[in-house]
Amino acid sequence: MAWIQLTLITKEDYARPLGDILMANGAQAVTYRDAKDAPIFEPPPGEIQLWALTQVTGLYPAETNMTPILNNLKKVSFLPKPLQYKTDQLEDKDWEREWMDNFKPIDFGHDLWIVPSWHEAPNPSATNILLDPGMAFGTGTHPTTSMCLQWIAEHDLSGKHVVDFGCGSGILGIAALKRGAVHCLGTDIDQQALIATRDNAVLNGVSEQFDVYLPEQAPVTQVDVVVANILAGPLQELAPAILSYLKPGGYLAMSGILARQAGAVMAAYADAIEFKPVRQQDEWCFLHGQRR
Ligand SMILES: C[S@@+](CC[C@H](N)C(=O)[O-])C[C@H]1O[C@@H](n2cnc3c(N)ncnc32)[C@H](O)[C@@H]1O
Repeated sequence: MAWIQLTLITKEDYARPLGDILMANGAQAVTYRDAKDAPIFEPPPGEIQLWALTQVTGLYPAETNMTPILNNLKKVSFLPKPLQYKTDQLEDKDWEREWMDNFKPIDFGHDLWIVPSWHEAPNPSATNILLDPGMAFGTGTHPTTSMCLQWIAEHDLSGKHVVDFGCGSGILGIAALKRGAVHCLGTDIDQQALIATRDNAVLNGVSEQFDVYLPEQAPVTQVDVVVANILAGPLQELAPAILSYLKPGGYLAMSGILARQAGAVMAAYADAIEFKPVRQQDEWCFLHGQRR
């Protein structure tokens, strides 16, 4: 399968916001690289001396119509006018290599690590989640996944039943199981994600406790913890479905929400959930609370 790689250069401080914009515009993954290492084009004269520049690359499925995405980027105030960018067709193998080079072990605190399956664990005695996400979303590098993992790392999930709503690579459900949960039900609209979740559950020795379904095929059940890292719009629309999984007294953890969207998402759950203080990383919010 071929991909389109869209590369832009921006000042270091704007690299993360630009990466988030690419993700919000359909990128399947974003990578960052010091622009000095591999310049895609000459930076504006003088800029290189004044600012550290970062090369930000988004990966899009080959069939993506890039015109509306580029039109959106032209409106981004911190990008140069006219917009400077480069697109490349990328074969699957090139992408895998690039992605593997950029994905390193990550520490989420409380001895919880995400370790790429081809990498040695830096701390063998920690809870190490081996990950080989293939093309499904969720490596832990994105702030939305990272905040969910930090929350899981902080909680004792012994004996808990969990729903991982929008499981992607299965990273959150696997983390919950490795931290003591007894069962996880994963659901995703993307078949590729269900395959990746199953494969990663096997890799981590939790496949017996992790069942995955398309949303319409998922069993009706109520659990102790629901984690849902999808975007603000679906989180609002899916509030009745997400809440239907949560027992009274159960915990809800949600991410994928831009700071300015947090109020609207909380409002959709306000009748059922007693929210704790909102957490934020970069532009992204994490909402968590307990069902009344
Ligand atoms: C941002 S990714 C999160 C993946 C992973 N849970 C993580 O935290 O990294 C969102 C996932 O939700 C899935 N998704 C989007 N809408 C959904 C829906 N209505 N029901 C179930 N899954 C959905 C997407 O296919 C994608 O895999």
